[in-house]
Amino acid sequence: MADRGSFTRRRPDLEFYLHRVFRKKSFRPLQREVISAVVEGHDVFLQASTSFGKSLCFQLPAVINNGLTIVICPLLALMMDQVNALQAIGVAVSTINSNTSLAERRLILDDMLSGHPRTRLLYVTPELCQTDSFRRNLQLVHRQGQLARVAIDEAHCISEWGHDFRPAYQELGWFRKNLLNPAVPITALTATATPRVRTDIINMLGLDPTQLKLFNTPSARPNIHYEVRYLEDSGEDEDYQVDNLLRYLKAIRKRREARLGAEEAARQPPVSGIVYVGLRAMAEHLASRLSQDKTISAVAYHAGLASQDRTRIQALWTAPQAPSRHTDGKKAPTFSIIVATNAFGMGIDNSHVRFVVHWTPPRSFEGFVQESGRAGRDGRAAASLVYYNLQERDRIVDRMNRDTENMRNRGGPKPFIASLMKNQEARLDSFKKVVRYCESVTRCRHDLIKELFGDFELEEMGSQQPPSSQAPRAAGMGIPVSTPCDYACDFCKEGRVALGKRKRKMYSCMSEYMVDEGYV
Ligand SMILES: Nc1ncnc2c1ncn2[C@@H]1O[C@H](COP(=O)(O)OP(=O)(O)OP(=O)(O)O)[C@@H](O)[C@H]1O
Repeated sequence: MADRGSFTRRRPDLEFYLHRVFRKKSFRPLQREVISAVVEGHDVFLQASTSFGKSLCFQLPAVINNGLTIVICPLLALMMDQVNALQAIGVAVSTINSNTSLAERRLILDDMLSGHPRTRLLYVTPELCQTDSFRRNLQLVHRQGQLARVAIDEAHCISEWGHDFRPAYQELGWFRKNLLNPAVPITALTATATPRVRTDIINMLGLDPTQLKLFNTPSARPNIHYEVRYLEDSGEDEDYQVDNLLRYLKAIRKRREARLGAEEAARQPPVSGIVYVGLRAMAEHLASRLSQDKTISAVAYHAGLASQDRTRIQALWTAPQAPSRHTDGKKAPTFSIIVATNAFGMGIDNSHVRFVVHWTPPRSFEGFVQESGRAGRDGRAAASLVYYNLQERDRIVDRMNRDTENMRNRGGPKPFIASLMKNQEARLDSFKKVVRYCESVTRCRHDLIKELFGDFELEEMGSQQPPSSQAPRAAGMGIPVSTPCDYACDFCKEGRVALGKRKRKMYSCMSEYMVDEGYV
């Protein structure tokens, strides 16, 4: 696989392209190794934490090598973000998706089949890759020696055990079976694959595990402080939870003032955060409740909004940070918050998000890691907070069991129902991990996230990691002896006893705090 003739003749100066084309100062740890393997023409599997910079690992090789790189992407918004960013730096990039006009499509295909395509990256949907006409075109480009590689973004979508299963991804095995002599190298990328999902990705794409170059970074993000807050089963109402969140924000504001001084802190742009809720109506309701506080500007985001409203909200929120004062001289709020359903997640790349709150337990563990991973994408300290109670846990499990029952009773072809059931089982499995994560008071949460994603297994499979990410191990036992999260989770900060106590007696503990803080 590694000898790709015209694609690999010279050893390129990766830094040159990084600076000149992508305008970045240096590679992040492991990026250079992954990019070298891709440029050399290997099949590559990269499981790297949210915000690692996975896209660069196929974009930079696409700019270096001759020929076309096909990028498969599951979401239009994600695709457009990357296409716009590449166009802005002058990279020849195109996309064929549901919004592409016939005329544009014709131009793109003409270039693609010209024998020397100008386009370096072509972003497409997995559904397009299922069509005979697109497959014929790809075979032609390959015969012309112009198909450099296929990059499969969000590769976990291939597996029924994955949280974002997309049936069309399962057909992507076509590439390895049909683009041969030489085989076109494949790069598969994801932030959230469990061991089962990883096995599916490798098998379904037809990758040879003995030849494949594996890379991973720890699934938990070292710059995120992970915390769970336990709510009393029945006694605590929404007022209590809103008060609790306001106190959390107040603590953030105080820390900022202590660090910068009150005057400088007041000049800073608002602190950005996301609060994830389960339902659209709740997003609207909570956004309006939070906005009643004069320090907060909150806006709802969910799939029920018109698409132009969603685009506008996202653009406003991700724009370079607003000044701390409005033009009329009035002080801008301290916090700018999006209250969102899970319609706001994968691929959202606002580097300034400082906190992500889950108002109720997340529905899937992979979803939780994706969503909390919207925080701290600039590498600076950020926080993830989950509100958890047993009532809500049981409600979610009940709903999932009901869904499973409905699916079982639903008519349709047997393989289709079997596939639905498998995916439903995967959902339950994933939620069980959320429960384990939230209910654990005896483990570092970073360590737990790594364990639940099977990071240690990846290491055993020979996956290359950034040097600093290997945990110290007990001699000869292969068991990690510590996870130095540097007090970046509630367990490591508070300790087993205090955390356990908080889990059992949160209501009374909080009442004391509330007295201290002058809330009651
Ligand atoms: N070497 C680098 N130096 C500085 N910024 C970088 C570097 N590599 C990538 N980035 C930036 O990091 C941000 C995140 O990159 P990207 O969107 O590729 O992340 P990702 O790994 O796909 O994350 P997610 O899975 O959460 O979407 C982008 O804004 C990108 O421009």
